[in-house]
Amino acid sequence: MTTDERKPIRRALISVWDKTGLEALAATLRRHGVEIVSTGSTAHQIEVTGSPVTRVEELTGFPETLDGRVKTLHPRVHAGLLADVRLDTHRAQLTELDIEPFDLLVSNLYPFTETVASGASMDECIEKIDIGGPAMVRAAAKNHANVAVVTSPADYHLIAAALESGGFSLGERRALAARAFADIADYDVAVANWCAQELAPAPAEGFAWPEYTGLGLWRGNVLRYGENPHQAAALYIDPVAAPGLARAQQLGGKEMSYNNYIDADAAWRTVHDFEGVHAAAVIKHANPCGIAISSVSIADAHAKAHACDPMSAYGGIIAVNSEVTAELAKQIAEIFTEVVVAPAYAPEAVEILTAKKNLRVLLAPAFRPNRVELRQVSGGMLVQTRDDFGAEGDDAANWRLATGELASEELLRDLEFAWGAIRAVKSNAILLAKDGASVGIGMGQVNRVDSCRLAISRAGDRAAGAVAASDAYFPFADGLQLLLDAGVTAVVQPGGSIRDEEVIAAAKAAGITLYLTGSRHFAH
Ligand SMILES: NC(=O)c1ncn([C@@H]2O[C@H](COP(=O)(O)O)[C@@H](O)[C@H]2O)c1NC=O
Repeated sequence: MTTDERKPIRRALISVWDKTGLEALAATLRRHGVEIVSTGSTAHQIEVTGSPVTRVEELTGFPETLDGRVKTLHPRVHAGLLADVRLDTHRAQLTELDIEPFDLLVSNLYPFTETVASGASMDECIEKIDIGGPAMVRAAAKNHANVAVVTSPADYHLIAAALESGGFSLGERRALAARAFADIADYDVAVANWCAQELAPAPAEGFAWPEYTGLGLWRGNVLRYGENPHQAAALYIDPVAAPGLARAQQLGGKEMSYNNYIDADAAWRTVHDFEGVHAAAVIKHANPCGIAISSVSIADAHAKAHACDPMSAYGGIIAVNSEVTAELAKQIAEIFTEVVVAPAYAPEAVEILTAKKNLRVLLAPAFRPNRVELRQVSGGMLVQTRDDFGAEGDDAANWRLATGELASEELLRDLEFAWGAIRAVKSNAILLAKDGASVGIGMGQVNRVDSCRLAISRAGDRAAGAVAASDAYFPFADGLQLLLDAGVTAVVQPGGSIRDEEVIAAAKAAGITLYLTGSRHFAH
C-alpha cells in the first residue's frame, strides 16, 4: 500500500469527554453513510441531534458499569480497533467471532490535569484518570495501517476532508497515530508526575525528589536557527508550567530568535526580582549591561539601567516590570534594541515601538517561576529547586556587620538593591551600584579578581562612592582590595571563606562598611 492510498471510512467509534464539535461531526459522518458506535453521554448527544448511533453496550452485550470505569474495555471493541484487515487470518477470525472492524476512532480523554488544577480531592482526581480512552487510542494508533484516530476536536475538519476524498491516506493515518501517541504519553506523564507527588510517601522534611519525572513539551515556534545559523532550533512549550516568556504575545517586530529567547528570559526574570518599585534590566548574552530601580517612573528606571553601560546596551534586550509608557517607548526607540518585554503597554507606546520593524515587542504573562529548574548534561538532566530570593540572608535585617559603621538608610538601600541585582549576573559576579542603579558589572570571569577589575573599569569615575555586591565570598582579600582602591564605600557579600579574617581586615583598614549575608547566589 502506498502512503497516498485512501481507505474508506465505513464505521466509526466515538467516545469523547470534550463534546465540542460533536454534533457537526456526527452530521458529517451520517451524510457520508458512516455507522457510528458510541459510549454513554457521547451517544446520547449524537442521538438527540437525530443521527443514528449504535450504543457500545449493544456491541459488547455488556452494560457500562462501575460508574463508567468499564465502558469500552471489551474484546469486541478492541478486536474491532486492532484487527489488521490486510491479513486473511484476522479477517477470518473477525467473521468467526462476528466482529466488525472500525475504520475511525474519535476519542479524547477525561480532564485529569484540569481536575487536579481545580483543587479537587485525591479521590476525584483518581476518578478522572481515563483508562478506557487511552486503551482505545493506543489500539487504534498502533493499528493505523487500518484505523484513523483523531484525538482533538480541532482536527475534526480533517475527518470531513477525508470523507470528501475517499478516506484517510496511510500517510495521514500515520501522522494522526503519532499525534495520538503523543497525546496519551503527555496524559500519562501528567498522571505519573501527580502520583509521584501525591501517592509516594512524603519525607518528614525537605524536598522530595520523585523517582521519575516526565516532561510533556509541545512545539511552539520553529525558530529560524539556533545559537548559530548552522544549528536548527524550536521553542517547546510546557503546558502545565506557569506561563512565562515562552507564551509571550509578540506585538511587533521580526521573529524571535533562539538567542532572543535566552536573553529575554534572563531580562524577564531579573525585573521580577524587584517588587513594589519600577525595575528595568538591559541584557546581552544572558548577562546584565544594566539594572536599575526607580520610585519615579519606569522610564527613569530604564534610563538609569541604560546609563550603566551604554556601549554594551547596543543591540540589547530590555525588560521592565511595569507598563511601558509613551515616555519609555520614545526612549527605547532611540536605542538599537532587539527585544522589549513588558507586562503591559500604553497604546501610544505600542504605536511607537511597533513602528520600529526590527524591534521585537513582547507582552509577557507575569513571571511565575517554576519550583524546579532543569539543565541538560550529557546523558541526563540536572534538576534543582530555583534560587529563590527571600532566604534569610536576603533580608538585610539578618546581615552581619563584619566591620565599619552601620549603613545609613540610603546606603543600605543601595546595598539591598545590589544584593537583589547580583542574582542576575553570571558568576563570578561583582556589581557596583549607586542610587538604585548598577554602575559597573563584572561577570563571567573564572576568578573574582578579574570580575572586580571589569566592574571597576566599566564604572570608571562612578566606582568612587559606589557600593558593591559579590555573589559569593571573596576567597582572598585581593579582589576586595581592588574595589577599596577604586573608592567603594560599602560591600555586601556572603562571607564564609577560610580567609574571611584577612578579607574583613582589608575592609577595616579602608574604613568601609562590610556586611556578610551568610548565603550566596551563584548563577552559572
Ligand atoms: N472505562 C472505559 O471503558 C472507558 N471507555 C471510554 N472512556 C472515556 O469515557 C469518555 C466518554 O464517555 P461518555 O461518552 O459517557 O461521555 C471518554 O473521555 C473516554 O475516553 C472510558 N472511561 C474511563 O476510563
